[in-house]
Amino acid sequence: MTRPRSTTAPTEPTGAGTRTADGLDARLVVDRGAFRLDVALTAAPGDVVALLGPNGAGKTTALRALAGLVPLTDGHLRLDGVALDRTPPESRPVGVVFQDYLLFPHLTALDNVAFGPRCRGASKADARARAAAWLDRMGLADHAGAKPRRLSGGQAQRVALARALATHPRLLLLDEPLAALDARTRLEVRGRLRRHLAEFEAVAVLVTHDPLDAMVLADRLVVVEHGRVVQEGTPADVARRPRTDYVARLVGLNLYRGRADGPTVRLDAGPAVTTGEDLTGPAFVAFPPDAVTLYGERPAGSSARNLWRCEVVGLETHGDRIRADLTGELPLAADLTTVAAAELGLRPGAPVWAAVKATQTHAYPA
Ligand SMILES: Nc1ncnc2c1ncn2[C@@H]1O[C@H](COP(=O)(O)OP(=O)(O)OP(=O)(O)O)[C@@H](O)[C@H]1O
Repeated sequence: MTRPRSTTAPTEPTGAGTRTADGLDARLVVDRGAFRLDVALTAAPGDVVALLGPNGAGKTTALRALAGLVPLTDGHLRLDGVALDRTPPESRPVGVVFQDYLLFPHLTALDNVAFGPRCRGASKADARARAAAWLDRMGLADHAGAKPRRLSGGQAQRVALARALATHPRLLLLDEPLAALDARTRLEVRGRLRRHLAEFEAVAVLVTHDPLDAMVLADRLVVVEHGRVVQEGTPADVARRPRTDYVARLVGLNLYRGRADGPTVRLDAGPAVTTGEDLTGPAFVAFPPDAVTLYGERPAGSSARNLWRCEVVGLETHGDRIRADLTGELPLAADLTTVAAAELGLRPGAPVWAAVKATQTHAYPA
């Protein structure tokens, strides 16, 4: 992204309806039966925030609460300093791109896009002129007269995005924006969407369970699990320093929690791990699966301190690598080549020794 973005959260507003700061300032509390969402979200204009989390974490509920489609049980929702809680959804300066786009099948691409401005009071001619300009900007001028069934998935997505942007929203919401596309289209659409989001001057919030979409599209990740924010930060921060098992799996790291005393981290459940760092107190230790070396027998004369006796639980192919899932002294994932896996005779139940160099681990305060 070429444009610098603000990392400052909006300042605390002084009262409902008082204009105090630009951007989004929300605490979304929503009860849905036994499930409670309680998520705080702030973003400055120009920020693209991805809500990331496993199935049932509450991402869609959060997005629907931002759109005004589900009421808040508690909390607040302010956009550019104005309380939205009591503004009806159709009057909010909010644009939504739904997962399956929800284009009107009987309207042309142009009229689908014109629908947004029309609903906000623009004249028919003005709405259509604005829609034509947006379609042009999206590279869809040639498809203005096409009905949605004649559009490809990627084109339909751009029409939906144009429809949302044509109302000049101050908050753009995207629900799983790439989920409806096949893998090849996804790549192209992801790149395009990234460019459009980079040009967008207000706040954009997208929901996804795909870490790649989140990392490519967003400036900041907000990871939600069980209705709560468990971690947030830039994609690089989150990837480097995961704080939950879900995030660690997402970014492909082994993650443990323990207490550090210099380079040694004594794990809460398991052995000690020697790291290259010097910390004191509660700490996380992480290392990638390809930092693990497996041996069929205890390596003779090995001085490696991070050496654990394990057993293979499962094997999975990842491209030209094999991911071994191990249990034992330290449960971990290890990546090795197919050749190495064959030479070691890896199969579920096989005993192995797993070694990791201290310099390949990463420790950070918990
Ligand atoms: N209409 C509803 N009534 C009651 N509970 C609901 C309703 N919709 C969702 N829930 C519950 O709210 C919780 C959060 O669901 P939500 O769809 O927000 O999660 P999500 O993170 O978007 O998941 P997914 O990635 O599977 O879409 C779930 O436990 C779900 O069962």
